[in-house]
Parts: sequence; structure tokens; C-alpha cells
Amino acid sequence: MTVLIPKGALIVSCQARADNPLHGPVYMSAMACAAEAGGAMGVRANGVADVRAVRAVTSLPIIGICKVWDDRFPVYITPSFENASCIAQAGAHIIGLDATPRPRDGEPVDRLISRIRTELGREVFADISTIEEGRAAHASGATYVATTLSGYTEYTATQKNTGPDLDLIATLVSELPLPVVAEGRFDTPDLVAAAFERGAHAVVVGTAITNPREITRRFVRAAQARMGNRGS
Ligand SMILES: CC(=O)N[C@H](C=O)[C@@H](O)[C@H](O)[C@H](O)COP(=O)(O)O
Repeated sequence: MTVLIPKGALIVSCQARADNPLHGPVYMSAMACAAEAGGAMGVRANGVADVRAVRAVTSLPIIGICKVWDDRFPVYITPSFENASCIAQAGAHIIGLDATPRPRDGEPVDRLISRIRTELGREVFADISTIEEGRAAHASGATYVATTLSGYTEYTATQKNTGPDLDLIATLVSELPLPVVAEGRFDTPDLVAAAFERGAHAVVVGTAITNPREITRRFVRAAQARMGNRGS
């Protein structure tokens, strides 16, 4: 299968949850246009409406995901084949999914990956949190593995406070023959460069580019810390 994401690509994740003022396809497709104009070579988008809207404004490869929250299951990124199928029909040529072995509302992840490849004819972008999960995703036929979930599974939670998981990128690159994508907490250009130095095929940046509310909070924290230092 052709690998759609070119080596060295910066991919921009254009996602906004329902509580975010930028929620919705109008804003997310505008974000995708801005990302493309800035040189991004791929977009990650969530949900049928956003994927369809992004597809309408760009021909860049789209990593489409379908987030479904269900209190009974920890897996929320494209848990089922039906979710994947809707996202494929909306225009995603690459389906992103949680490739951890945790319980999900759907079939086991190895079968899900296989069905997406054979029945939908789409590339599979496996979000993982450990080297073991990366190995399993490769064995199941994933096209890419990405460090998206490092820090976000129960057993990797401590990683969340220590920046992006550059060590996991290096380990995946050294062990696996498929493209390794760096994703999760890459919030400066220097960290993106560090991922490429460790052999990443591509890097996905979300919050630091497409979430003005979080970006504002960072600046406000810096301002408040400064004012605190002055003791005013
Ligand atoms: C853990 C999880 O659900 N990650 C999500 C995956 O789609 C997104 O919320 C992230 O924004 C994305 O991975 C990009 O990461 P960052 O926003 O840190 O650059």
C-alpha cells in the first residue's frame, strides 16, 4: 500500500471539542486551510462533519479519527469498524485509531486493523503508548505507528508531565520497519526537530497550533508568574 504521508512531514491536528469556542467544521476547515498555507503536509481531524469539511478544502492526506466516549470503555479513538467506515466515507484516506489492547466497544484491535485495510482499503495510523503496542500494531498490518497515547494510558500516565516521549520514538524507530510518527505534546519547533533527529517519519502538532484557548492560557500563566515574581 502507498504511504501517503511523506517523510519529513509536519501534520497539523485540527480538533476542537464541544466546549471549545472553535468547535465545528467551519473553524476546523479554516484551520486546515491555514495549516496547508503554512506548509503542513497532512491534517488530523475528528468526526464525520469535520473530516468532510476538511476534505472539501484541501487535497492533503487526512488522518481521520472518530472519538467516541463511553464510560464503560477506556478506548475512545475510533473504537469500532463502523466508526472507521464513516470516517473513510467522509473522505479520510488514513484511519487513526487507538491500537492499545484495552477494552473497546468493538472487535479486537488486530481484526479492526485488518478490516480497515482489506474492506475499506485505507491506511491505518495506530495510536500507541508503549513499544509492545507498537510491535503488535506492526504485526497486525498498521501502516504507521504514532506515540499519540504515551502519557494517556493508565500505565503510562507519568509520562504526561515530562513532555513528548522522545525515547519511545527512538525505540520504535530502532525496532520497527514501518514509519514512526511523533505525536503528543510537541509544543515547540525545537521539539519537532528533536523528533526528526530520532528518526521520526513525520510529526503531528495539535494544541500548540490549533487551540488558541490553550495557547492563551500558556501566555497568561507566564504573565501571572512574572507579576507574581514582582510581588505586586
Ligand atoms: C490523547 C489524545 O486524545 N490525543 C488526541 C488525539 O487525537 C488529541 O487530543 C491531541 O490534540 C493530538 O494527539 C495532538 O497532540 P497535541 O495536542 O499534544 O499536540
